Amino acid sequence: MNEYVLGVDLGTSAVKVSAMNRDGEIVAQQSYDYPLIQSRPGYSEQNPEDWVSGTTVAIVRLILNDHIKPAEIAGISFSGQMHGLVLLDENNQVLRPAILWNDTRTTKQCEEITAKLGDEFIDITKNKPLEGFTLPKMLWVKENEPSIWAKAKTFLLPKDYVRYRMTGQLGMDYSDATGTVLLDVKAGQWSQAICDAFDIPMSMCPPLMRSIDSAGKISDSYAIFSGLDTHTEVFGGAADNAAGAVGAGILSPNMVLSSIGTSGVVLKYEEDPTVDYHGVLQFEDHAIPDSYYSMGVTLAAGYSLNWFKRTFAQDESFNDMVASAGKSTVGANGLLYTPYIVGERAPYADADIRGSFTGVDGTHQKSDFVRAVLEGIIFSFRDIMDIYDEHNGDFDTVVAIGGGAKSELWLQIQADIFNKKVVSLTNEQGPGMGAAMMAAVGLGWFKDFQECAEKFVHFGKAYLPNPENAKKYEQLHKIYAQVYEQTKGISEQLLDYRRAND
Ligand SMILES: Nc1ncnc2c1ncn2[C@@H]1O[C@H](COP(=O)(O)OP(=O)(O)O)[C@@H](O)[C@H]1O
Ligand SMILES: O=C(CO)[C@@H](O)[C@H](O)COP(=O)(O)O
Repeated sequence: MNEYVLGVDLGTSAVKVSAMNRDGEIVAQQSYDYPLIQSRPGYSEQNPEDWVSGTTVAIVRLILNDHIKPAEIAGISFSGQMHGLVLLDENNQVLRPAILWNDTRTTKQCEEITAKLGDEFIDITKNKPLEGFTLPKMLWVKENEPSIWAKAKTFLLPKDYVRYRMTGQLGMDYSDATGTVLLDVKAGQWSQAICDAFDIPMSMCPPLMRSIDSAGKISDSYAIFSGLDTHTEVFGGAADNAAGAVGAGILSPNMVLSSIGTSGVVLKYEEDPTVDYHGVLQFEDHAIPDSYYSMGVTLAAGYSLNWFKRTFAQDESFNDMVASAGKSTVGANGLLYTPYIVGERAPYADADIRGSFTGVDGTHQKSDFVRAVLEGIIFSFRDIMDIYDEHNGDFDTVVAIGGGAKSELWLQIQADIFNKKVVSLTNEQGPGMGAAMMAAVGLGWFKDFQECAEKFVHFGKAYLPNPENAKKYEQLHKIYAQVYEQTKGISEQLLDYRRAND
């Protein structure tokens, strides 16, 4: 009998479910899109029911269209978009749409957290309170929707809600729990001090589990709903970036991950939990037991490109639009783009900054604009690489994943801007692969992630930096790095104008 694991990658734009065999081969894959609700500037929400139905449709299609037999699915695990707040009442019913990682309405609550706990907050959580994280979202609901808050009995993150609907068991894994900024990272427990400071009952925090721990089996009701079998074991899973790192084989400190999804992430495996990035980078528990990772997040990476296409290139295919950047030059003929179009997280934690094109010239063509967008996103990644260099982060290889890694041109731009070797994966499945690997390790198919990676992770083509281009990009990055400070005040004034005229 064949045996499979399912990796559920619960992203921001879609859920992708991959079925993998014991040899780490993807035997089938299905995905389902769901909408983002953006009712006001800075707001970003999703309906948790859309995640459940999307995941279920993808699983049903694996069973019906791809003929994966339910009895052959040994385990399921998850990669989840991080930080999104799902509030449940006493009957575990969803109380309001989930407030997502890219929702930036909580600047006031972040300031309150800093004013109350200052550096103690960073000591406990290893992170600064930033708009995207879960605790500020909870405080926002408490302040702005008191009747909903009064009914809230539990909070979960996106993939935890889907797991709950599959098993009937509430839980959250450590890697995602770090991203709530309610976890005492050293103690590996929910922080009593933070809950007390903000009057959050500890009972709202779900039981903690490891990514490779079993949450139970598929419940009778979900088996009827989805066609799955009740013998299938459901594992904790991880935050999408932890899962992406596992799926990309980032299992040692000499490799760095570069991920272009809706957001962009530069991530490093960390052995030393005392390394101090002063909260400029996020510091999280890894999916690999007893290890950590740090990362810097560009809020609008792939999102920048989607925005550009939607606004200026609707009639072109994605591939054609991205390929057109090849008609431009290194440095887009002197055009610079900063990707701060929904605010930024790292290295500038600033919800009010906005993006810019600088150097627009009468001779510029659309291809220059596309190139500038591709380059601007990678310049923002380079900002994070420079922080690692400052902390002697000795790494020689960058593994590129996410939808952005589909473009060879963009992979070469990454190699040239980072001035490092960039490697792609033969089957670009970063987070979904990591999720499946968690089920495979949880089931005991492999003794650890290292052994599993030998079977599941395959590096593809390597992109080496072109020295001439790297030199030009070095110069351009220095110019790019000035744009944030120069446009900060202007962005604030324009946002005030928008708010006043909304
Ligand atoms: N052919 C392509 N070339 C380069 N980038 C692409 C291509 N297709 C999609 N993308 C980028 O990949 C992003 C989606 O990546 P994905 O990893 O699927 O995101 P998420 O998990 O956030 O939904 C899109 O925002 C888009 O900008
Ligand atoms: O907020 C973060 C990480 O802190 C994001 O990385 C989200 O986890 C969403 O990821 P994608 O949908 O872009 O993969």
